[in-house]
Amino acid sequence: MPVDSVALENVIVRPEGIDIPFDLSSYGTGKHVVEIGFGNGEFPVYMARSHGEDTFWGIEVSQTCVLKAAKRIRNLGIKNLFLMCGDARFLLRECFQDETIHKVYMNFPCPWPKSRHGKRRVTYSGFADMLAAVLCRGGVFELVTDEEWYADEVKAVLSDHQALALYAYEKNPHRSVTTKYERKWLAQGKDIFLVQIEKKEKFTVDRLIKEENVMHTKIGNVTWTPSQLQVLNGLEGKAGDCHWTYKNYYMSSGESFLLETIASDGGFEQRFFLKLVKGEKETLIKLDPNCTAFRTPALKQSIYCLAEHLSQAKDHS
Ligand SMILES: C[S@@+](CC[C@H](N)C(=O)[O-])C[C@H]1O[C@@H](n2cnc3c(N)ncnc32)[C@H](O)[C@@H]1O
Repeated sequence: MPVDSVALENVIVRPEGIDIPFDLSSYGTGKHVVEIGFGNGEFPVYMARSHGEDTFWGIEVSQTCVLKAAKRIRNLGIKNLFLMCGDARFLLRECFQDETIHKVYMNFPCPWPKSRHGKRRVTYSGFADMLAAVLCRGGVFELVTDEEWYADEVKAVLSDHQALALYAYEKNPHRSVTTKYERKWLAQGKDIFLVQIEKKEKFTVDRLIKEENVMHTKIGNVTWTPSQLQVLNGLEGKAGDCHWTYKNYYMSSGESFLLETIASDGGFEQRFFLKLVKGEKETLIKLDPNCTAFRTPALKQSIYCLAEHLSQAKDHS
């Protein structure tokens, strides 16, 4: 994400800033609370100010929202609220260890009514497993929505999980803080539905990122021509849940070039540049250090696949 260096002292910028999963003991001794999709940030700001002893984490996929909220946090001098920019389906699972989060809030998420968007809903199985892992026992997931069918689906699906159980279900609950979307729906005379799900039993989930070592691979003394590189454009690869596509390449100084790559691990997609640096004896392929991509299996595969491809090109030249 672009770094507005003035505003972002509370934003966790990956990957240079910090190792994952987080060592939460460095972030306060109280409870850890997460909000997914905080929009303009007023909910976590209110919570952080009224519970100064606890630490709050906001995860939001929109960079604009993160930047605006970060400025608000700075202007108000809030020290116990941290923001992350990205897909919560990935960040909650990869950044937090099992049984470390006391509460996860989700205020007025998009219900994604179309069936082809099913994997974006909180009711798909991966989400329930992730919640069941990161919540502390007795910890609660709270979702508020203006769509009754959606509240019912969340209640049914999450409470069916082996480690989770229904804690509360309310129509038009009293809430000490309202959000932008809440006010919008209330102004339209809509009802509001609250679902709370409690973590009952230990549960764990597999993380994609096992270790975050620096990524590079070496290939022999390879030379290439722009026409050879053109072949890479649109080249795709697949291995299990990992999928990657090479896009445009950009020649930089000397014989080095950057290759734009899109890689997805299941539904988690990242766009980054692979850098090829030509040395005297060998060529190094690495993740461009300016990219804040996570070293996921798909990213690693895209590096190995490129190495293989270029080595073969060398053998046939
Ligand atoms: C309808 S808005 C609600 C905003 C705010 N919670 C409110 O009540 O005013 C949903 C928010 O969730 C964010 N969002 C959607 N999918 C997300 C995801 N996978 N991870 C993190 N944030 C997400 C959107 O960018 C958007 O800001």
